[in-house]
Amino acid sequence: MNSRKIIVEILNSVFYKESYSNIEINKRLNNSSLDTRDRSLVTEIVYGTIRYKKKIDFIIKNYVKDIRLVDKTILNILRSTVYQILFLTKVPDYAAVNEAVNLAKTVSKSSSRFVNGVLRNILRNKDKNYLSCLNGKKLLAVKYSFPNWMIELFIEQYGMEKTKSILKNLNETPNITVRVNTLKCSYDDILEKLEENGYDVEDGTICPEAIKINKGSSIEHNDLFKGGYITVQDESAMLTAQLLDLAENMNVIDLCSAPGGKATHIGELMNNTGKITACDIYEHKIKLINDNCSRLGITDVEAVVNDAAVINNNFINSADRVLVDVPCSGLGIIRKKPEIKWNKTKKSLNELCTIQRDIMENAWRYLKNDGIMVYSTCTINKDENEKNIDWFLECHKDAEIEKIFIGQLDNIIYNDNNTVTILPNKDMDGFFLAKLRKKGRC
Ligand SMILES: C[S@@+](CC[C@H](N)C(=O)[O-])C[C@H]1O[C@@H](n2cnc3c(N)ncnc32)[C@H](O)[C@@H]1O
Repeated sequence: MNSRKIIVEILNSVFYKESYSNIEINKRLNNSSLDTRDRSLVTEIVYGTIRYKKKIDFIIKNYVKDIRLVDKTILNILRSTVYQILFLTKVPDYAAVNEAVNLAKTVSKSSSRFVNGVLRNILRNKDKNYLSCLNGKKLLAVKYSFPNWMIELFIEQYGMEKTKSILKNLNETPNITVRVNTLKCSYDDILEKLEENGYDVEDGTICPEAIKINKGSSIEHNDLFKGGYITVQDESAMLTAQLLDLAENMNVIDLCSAPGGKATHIGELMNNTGKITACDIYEHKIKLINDNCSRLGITDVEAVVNDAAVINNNFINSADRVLVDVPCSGLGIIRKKPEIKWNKTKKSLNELCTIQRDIMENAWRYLKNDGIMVYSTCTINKDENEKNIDWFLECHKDAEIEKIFIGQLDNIIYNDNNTVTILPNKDMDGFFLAKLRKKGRC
């Protein structure tokens, strides 16, 4: 199938059926016969179009009577072509427009004339500054292409200067980072093997097991990945298991575990001893945890279906360590899942806080005295982070927060309540970490 058709189908799924971009891209590309170059072009255009949807629509609106009345497929043909014309240099304009017009013909002849007209107008005005009529928050929202409510939330919580940097960084294309599986091999061996395999690599920024892949073809198809020597994981997420102060033979419960990125890290750090109960609410995700464990040679994980928001009497007072990597708004990982910009609402964030608090309540009951609970999110929304921890400490006098130190970097914020926020940058996802020790009854 033609790559432009695949792009539009993926965009239709993401924008109109709330599909996840990464899952849609993998699914469609795996079913196609596109070569590596075309695959990476499809990926780049899809992510870019999702990322800049608001700005692109703002431009298209100059040339259509009412964008809401444009056929959905035609609109995605226009969006992905405007992205190629105004944001990419690698596709010649005439080629992008021709492809769009031909694709629009499969919808109707009049649609192809409409697409041709709009795109020719945009080409004629290629250097126009469409944003000159905007200022303040509205300008930020269109320039960086974010919903207004998200801009307001960031400004309210982080101030104007930090917000600009957050917005800019959340639009970056992320580098890939891998975690070396220390059960199977040494860090230096893997670094060398990746280089031999043609990857441009360097040490991670902050985690001892991290290797950054600056350039190289799809890592998940590499034998080092297939053989379980490495796991693809962002460095922010890699910090979580380290904070649990793990020792061999501990009993650990990971309450929101799939696909098992952190559970497998815990397994590696415990040297395949003890027991890790890796839970998830979705049956189909249990297989993802099990697949990752078998690939990595991890034998101390038992993956089970369990709703973390409902108390499980079998877990009470049983765990030395509990990890609560809660479902969250994901505002810190917009680089990787740009559709989060368009799929979330302010209301949905508030609803998440209730679930997160229920999960923490249960997790606390599963912890033995003197045990440690780590609470983590991949969001930078303070309501889901610092405020949840403040609330928890207020309700649980037997909870003591332990100060975390993970290094000094520009994007790491040590909060007043001893928790840590990692702001997104070129190398790391936005993330939040809190470490709590159970003091026993007071
Ligand atoms: C942030 S992701 C976890 C990522 C995982 N810890 C890792 O490192 O790979 C949150 C997970 O929580 C699961 N989840 C959502 N609601 C849940 C609930 N009520 N109980 C248990 N798991 C839940 C989701 O299915 C999702 O897999």
